[in-house]
Amino acid sequence: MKYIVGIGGVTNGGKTTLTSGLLRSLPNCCVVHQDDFFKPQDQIAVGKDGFKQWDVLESLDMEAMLSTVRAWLDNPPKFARAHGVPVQPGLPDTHILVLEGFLLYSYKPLLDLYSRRYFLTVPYEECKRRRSTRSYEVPDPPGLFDGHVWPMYLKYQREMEEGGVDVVYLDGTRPRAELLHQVLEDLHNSLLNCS
Ligand SMILES: Nc1ncnc2c1ncn2[C@@H]1O[C@H](COP(=O)(O)OP(=O)(O)O)[C@@H](O)[C@H]1O
Ligand SMILES: NC(=O)c1ccc[n+]([C@@H]2O[C@H](COP(=O)(O)O)[C@@H](O)[C@H]2O)c1
Repeated sequence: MKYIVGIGGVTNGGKTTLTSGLLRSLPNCCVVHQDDFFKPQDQIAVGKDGFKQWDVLESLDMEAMLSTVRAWLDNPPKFARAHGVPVQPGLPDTHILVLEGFLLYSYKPLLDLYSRRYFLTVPYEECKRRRSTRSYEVPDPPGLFDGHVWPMYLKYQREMEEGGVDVVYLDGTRPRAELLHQVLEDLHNSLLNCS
């Protein structure tokens, strides 16, 4: 069986942290990070607000991300070996791909491929605090969080909800180990025991 699991949600919600735990815990588990598909800086539009528009779907090469997912779907063991993931001989028929990113559920061609979609949230103040300690390849200019990042998060989340996308919400302020336990338990109940 092949399972694609989405770890989506707000910037600095703890997606990468949770994904690392899943990779350590699940058999034959590969990952694709949406952040790896940002377009080059000179292709990022500048908005009327003066900010580079990083937090919109158009800033990502989603066709390339979809191609990567298709390569996994075509041959998970080959994909795993190419990415240094050992294929466990006892579980040859279970393969899991974790997609991790802040705009996972806004790209229609991927939407139906998920077996389970998780969505991490943290309140505005905590998100802003975490973001202020983070250094991206392109550092945030002053005002980006309030002027662009948070408004775009709210917009895409609203669209996701209005579109009826089925997600399991996770409280990103809970301790890391508890979040990992919650997701592993949910995956076992919803997918891995029911195949
Ligand atoms: N459950 C948690 N509780 C508190 N802080 C967390 C938790 N998960 C992650 N963090 C911290 O929040 C920041 C962003 O985490 P990260 O996993 O990189 O988020 P994302 O991938 O969603 O941007 C990091 O400093 C990380 O250590
Ligand atoms: N990786 C990059 O090249 C890059 C550049 C500028 C901004 N970002 C930021 O990355 C964020 C998404 O990643 P996280 O969900 O890991 O925070 C976006 O909010 C975006 O503003 C990333």
